[in-house]
Amino acid sequence: MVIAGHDSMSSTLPWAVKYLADHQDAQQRLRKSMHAGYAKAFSEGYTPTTAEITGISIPYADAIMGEVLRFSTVVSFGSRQATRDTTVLGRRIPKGTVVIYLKNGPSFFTKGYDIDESIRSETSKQEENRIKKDTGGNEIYDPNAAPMSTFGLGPRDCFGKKLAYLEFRLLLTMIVWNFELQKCAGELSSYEGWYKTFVVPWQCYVRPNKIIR
Ligand code: HEM
Repeated sequence: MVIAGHDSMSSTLPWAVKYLADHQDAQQRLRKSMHAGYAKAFSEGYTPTTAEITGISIPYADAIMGEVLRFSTVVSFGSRQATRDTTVLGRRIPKGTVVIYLKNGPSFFTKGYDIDESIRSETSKQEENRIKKDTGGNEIYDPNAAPMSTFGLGPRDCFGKKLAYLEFRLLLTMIVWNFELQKCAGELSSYEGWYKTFVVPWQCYVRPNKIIR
């Protein structure tokens, strides 16, 4: 439980910091949407409280968290053992077979492989787009609208998913609210992963600029 809860988020945050430093437009848009969402904290010049951060959802922050979790792939594969004879995409899977699947590449990062749609099961049919409109016409981010398996799937998926999102939301807000993350030099910005229990970036240098209010 400690490893699952600690290593996972401490491996995700370095990726978040890297992506934000390398995508200044996204970082600025995220900070702006936080300023608008936590308007009282912004106008009075303090860091939003835990109650304020957890009290509302900021769609762009949800999207950033979802996309960091999808792209960083801190858990790079999943596995399941067939409890009965079955068929997946037309392939026979005998009872007892261990099936391992990757959480990156086609379907997750790029368009899925072309397959005969008639052999696809109903539950595996998904849309391409995670951005949707709510009833008021506002854009919202639905991480599960398209393939996403960062927290696993089904009844044995991650027990701590909600806690992970809570930690991520708090830490991301505090970092982006208080620091501008500047791009690092190319030779310090590798996206090579270090495969430990979870995948962490081989290089994670930061150039933070404290935001003075
Ligand atoms: C970024 C954060 C996290 C990621 C990416 C992550 C990912 C995962 C994945 C991929 C699984 C396997 C699920 C499956 O096979 O379908 C899992 C299981 C699990 N996770 Fe997490 N996790 C995270 C945070 C946490 C936290 C914060 C806790 C607890 C405090 C936690 C506790 C667990 C437990 C207990 C299981 C086993 C569930 C079971 O076997 O029924 N995880 N997690």
